[in-house]
Amino acid sequence: MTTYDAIIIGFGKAGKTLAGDLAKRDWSVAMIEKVPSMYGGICINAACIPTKTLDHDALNQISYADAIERKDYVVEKLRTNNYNNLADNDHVTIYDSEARFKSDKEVEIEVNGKKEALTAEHIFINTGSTSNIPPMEGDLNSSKVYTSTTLIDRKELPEQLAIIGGGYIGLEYASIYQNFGAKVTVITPDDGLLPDEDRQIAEEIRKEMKQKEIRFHFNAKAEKITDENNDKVTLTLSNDETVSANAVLLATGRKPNVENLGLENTIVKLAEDGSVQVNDHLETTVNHIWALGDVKGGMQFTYVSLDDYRIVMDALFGNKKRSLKTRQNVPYSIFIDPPLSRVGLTAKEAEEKGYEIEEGKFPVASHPPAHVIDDLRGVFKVVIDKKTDKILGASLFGPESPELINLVKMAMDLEAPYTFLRDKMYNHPVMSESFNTLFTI
Ligand SMILES: Cc1cc2nc3c(=O)[nH]c(=O)nc-3n(C[C@H](O)[C@H](O)[C@H](O)COP(=O)(O)OP(=O)(O)OC[C@H]3O[C@@H](n4cnc5c(N)ncnc54)[C@H](O)[C@@H]3O)c2cc1C
Ligand SMILES: NC(=O)c1ccc[n+]([C@@H]2O[C@H](COP(=O)([O-])OP(=O)(O)OC[C@H]3O[C@@H](n4cnc5c(N)ncnc54)[C@H](O)[C@@H]3O)[C@@H](O)[C@H]2O)c1
Repeated sequence: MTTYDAIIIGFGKAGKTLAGDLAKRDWSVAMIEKVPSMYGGICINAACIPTKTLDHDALNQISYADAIERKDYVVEKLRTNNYNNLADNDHVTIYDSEARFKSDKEVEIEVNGKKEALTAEHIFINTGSTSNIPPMEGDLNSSKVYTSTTLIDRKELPEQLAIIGGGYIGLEYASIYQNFGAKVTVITPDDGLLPDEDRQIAEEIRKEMKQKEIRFHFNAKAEKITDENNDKVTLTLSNDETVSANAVLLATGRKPNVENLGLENTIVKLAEDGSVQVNDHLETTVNHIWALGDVKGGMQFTYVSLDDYRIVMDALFGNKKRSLKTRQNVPYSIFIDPPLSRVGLTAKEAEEKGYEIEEGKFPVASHPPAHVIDDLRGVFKVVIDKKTDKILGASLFGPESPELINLVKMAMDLEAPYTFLRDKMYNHPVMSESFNTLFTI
């Protein structure tokens, strides 16, 4: 049995950052990654970075084939950098293997066909999440059926793409593939787009996507897939309609990666949704085993995984003041065209929580810098607590919103009144200047 100070299972955002920091403190670290093409985690290899690279190129009218080539180049470069960052560190040993708990103290791996046992004072689970495959009849295993990971490895643009699921992945891929020239149909069980978002903004998004000729089937689930044994598949929907396409993307959520991890050999408990149960400091039900990132449930974002690493570092070496409870406002963006970015509450959510609110609204088209960048689409909205003047939330649908939302997040974290953003001087001509007007309530 080989002993380390720390075993990290999964080379994701939290895991790799933690490995580097522990190594700086002279800890011996075993980093175990089951898929070498995932060194650095899914974000850089098959999620955030490749999809946003494709989004960028689709918007710039680069052909699909060239964009895929550039995406592969970017991914390869980042993966190599990520690998070398740890491989070049004398304190870190990288194992190419699936890891499996044999007990609370022992993790089994396979090296050159031989099983090896590792143990450590501290074990960190950072195994991420995997595509949720919905129960469907028929040819689910057809080569024309893809997940978000496999579709972006397809070299040819599908002429017609059917997307099952209207969440983040469904809408981002719809936007990207339609911009490349595919004919996209989205099937969603909801009666409109993005049920948790501001209704006016969700409707603007639907109109914008419809104008691009993205087709929607609302209130419908795909129930059966039939591979027509030519270049087509047919989806049969719960409302008996059918959709024909050359490729199908399953975009129906992601589930925590706990399969084959051997957790049944430990007393680590799972939560109801299948994620690893953790306390506010990310300790599992075994106090030397921790879980970080997607596998521990909750919001699935790279920056959440990174923030999980900060909580763990603080618990190990700091004053344990950081925790899931002290995590402040978490912004997010859906990289459709134009993007939607959000932090905090919508007006409806704020009212349901009992706040008396005021709203600021600002059509992007009324902002001169939007004319400079030649993109007048979208609307920005903010929600203010009438009693305290604090910002309760912002929904920004429009160009550059993924950067702008971080300014609102910071003001909210500082608990600043809305006038803080209203009365600041911004340079010109830029999109953040819109806050002078957006926050004039
Ligand atoms: C298509 C797509 C687009 C996305 N876009 C964005 C975005 O724009 N912005 C954003 O913030 N988030 C985005 N996300 C979410 C983001 O990618 C994830 O939240 C984040 O990468 C999760 O990181 P992690 O640290 O939990 O683990 P991961 O990066 O998933 O790493 C887990 C690693 O563990 C390995 N592993 C699993 N089981 C084992 C085992 N038993 N033994 C050894 N190794 C194992 C896996 O191979 C993997 O490499 C996107 C997700 C998808 C799918
Ligand atoms: N920009 C970003 O930060 C970004 C981008 C992509 C993914 N992500 C992360 O990845 C996670 C997973 O994304 P996702 O889009 O797969 O999940 P999601 O939970 O956002 O959406 C899943 C959608 O599938 C629908 N659905 C479920 N079963 C269905 C069925 N049988 N037929 C039709 N529709 C069905 C659901 O109603 C829902 O709309 C997100 O929660 C997000 O955290 C983030």
